Amino acid sequence: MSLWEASLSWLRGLLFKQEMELSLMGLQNAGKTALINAVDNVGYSEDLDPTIGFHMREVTKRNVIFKLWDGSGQSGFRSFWEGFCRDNPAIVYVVDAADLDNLFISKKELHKLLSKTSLNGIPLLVLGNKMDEPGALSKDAFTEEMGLQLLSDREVCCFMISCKNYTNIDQVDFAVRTLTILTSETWSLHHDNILSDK
Ligand SMILES: Nc1nc2c(ncn2[C@@H]2O[C@H](COP(=O)(O)OP(=O)(O)OP(=O)(O)O)[C@@H](O)[C@H]2O)c(=O)[nH]1
Ligand SMILES: [Mg+2]
Repeated sequence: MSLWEASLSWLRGLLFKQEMELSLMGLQNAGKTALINAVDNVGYSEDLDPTIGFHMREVTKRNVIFKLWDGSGQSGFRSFWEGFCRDNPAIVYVVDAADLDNLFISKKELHKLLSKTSLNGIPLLVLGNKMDEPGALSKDAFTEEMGLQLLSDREVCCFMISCKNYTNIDQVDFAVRTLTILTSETWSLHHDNILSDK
């Protein structure tokens, strides 16, 4: 996208409500449902039921209506991840950064997902969750363990977050907006001007 197109898209973003569909992927227990709850300000819960299948949640943040697919991380559902990410402007991958036993599987599943040609070039946001836990990795160690430094074929952004303490949850919204400016032709405009929302 040229600089002119990027500026135009930024301006459009200021003036119009936009709709963005995103899918949250990652192993079971990573905190995907907890993240959607945090972004939606519904509060934190210790006992969330595992997600079975895929559920859509709509969350409006300023001028963007996010349609968030909350996917199951269980092994039987992982083959469906590609289909859910395919037409998204960004891939959001959530990892339990304190669960060192499952980090390798999470890395393997992420790299397997990214190897799909249908997902070529789609920007990636990796979120290391549960940084409130004493055993959680630092960002540097997490980046290394997840092999993120090996990814050179797309924009990659990584944050350490805690859905429990709401740490860096605002950064998620910001990162998604920044990453997707690069692919903003995939955004669909809603024709109600936000200036008239007041
Ligand atoms: N300590 C801590 N626990 C968290 C955090 N986020 C989520 N959890 C807990 O981790 C567990 C799993 O969270 P979920 O959001 O259900 O995980 P999920 O990724 O949606 O899992 P599936 O639906 O099975 O794929 C729950 O008990 C949450 O309370 C966090 O930031 N810190
Ligand atoms: Mg869930």
